[in-house]
Amino acid sequence: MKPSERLYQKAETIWHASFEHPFVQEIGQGTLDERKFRYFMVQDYLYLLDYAKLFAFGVTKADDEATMRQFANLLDGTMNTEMDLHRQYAAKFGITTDELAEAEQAPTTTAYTRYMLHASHNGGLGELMASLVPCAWGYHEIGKRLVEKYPDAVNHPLYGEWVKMYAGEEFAELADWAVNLMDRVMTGKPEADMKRYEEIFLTTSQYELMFWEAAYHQEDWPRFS
Ligand SMILES: Cc1ncc(CO)c(N)n1
Repeated sequence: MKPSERLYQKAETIWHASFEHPFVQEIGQGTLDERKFRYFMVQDYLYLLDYAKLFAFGVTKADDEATMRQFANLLDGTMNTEMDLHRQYAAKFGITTDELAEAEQAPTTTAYTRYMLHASHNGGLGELMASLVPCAWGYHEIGKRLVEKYPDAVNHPLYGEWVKMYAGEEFAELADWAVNLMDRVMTGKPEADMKRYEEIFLTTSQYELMFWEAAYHQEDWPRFS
């Protein structure tokens, strides 16, 4: 069994819960409250800024040119293709560049990004891939499944572009790269290492689910003034 198959099996119930989450289902049905989506876009933009740093760690941790190149491609894909979608949505919602720059990470965004950065900064390439694959692979799975279940979702005036992005060819390629790289890095690693990767993969999968939940309820820090 490939490492990606083993990790997928472990996380399958969590991934299923993410797909079934009301935030995701309501995107598919086109009924999601716009305020929830707007919140999500801002938090996801902040999330992606940190996520992109994982790919930069990858460039420094890679020990061959082909892997360096792959990480550079993933970094470029995230900052210049995926985040363009967020910038376009921000413009659509009237969110200014200043507002984006000043936005503050909500509790789950902080917890998730600090966890990923810590696990990959302190680990090797295996830990790094275990941290980041549930994001890239998970979003592509969600996009693909949404299109299967709700073929009209791609035509929605507000959410259509989002669905097309994650179900689309370019993002599929990015997710494939990440999964193949993860398999290459993890294949042949001792069981003790695989157990550590499994724990990280499960944790970031759970944070993915929590990210939908946070957006659905527009989670915020306690405010006393
Ligand atoms: C929280 C989150 N996970 C994964 C992706 C896909 O890159 C994203 N944009 N946001």
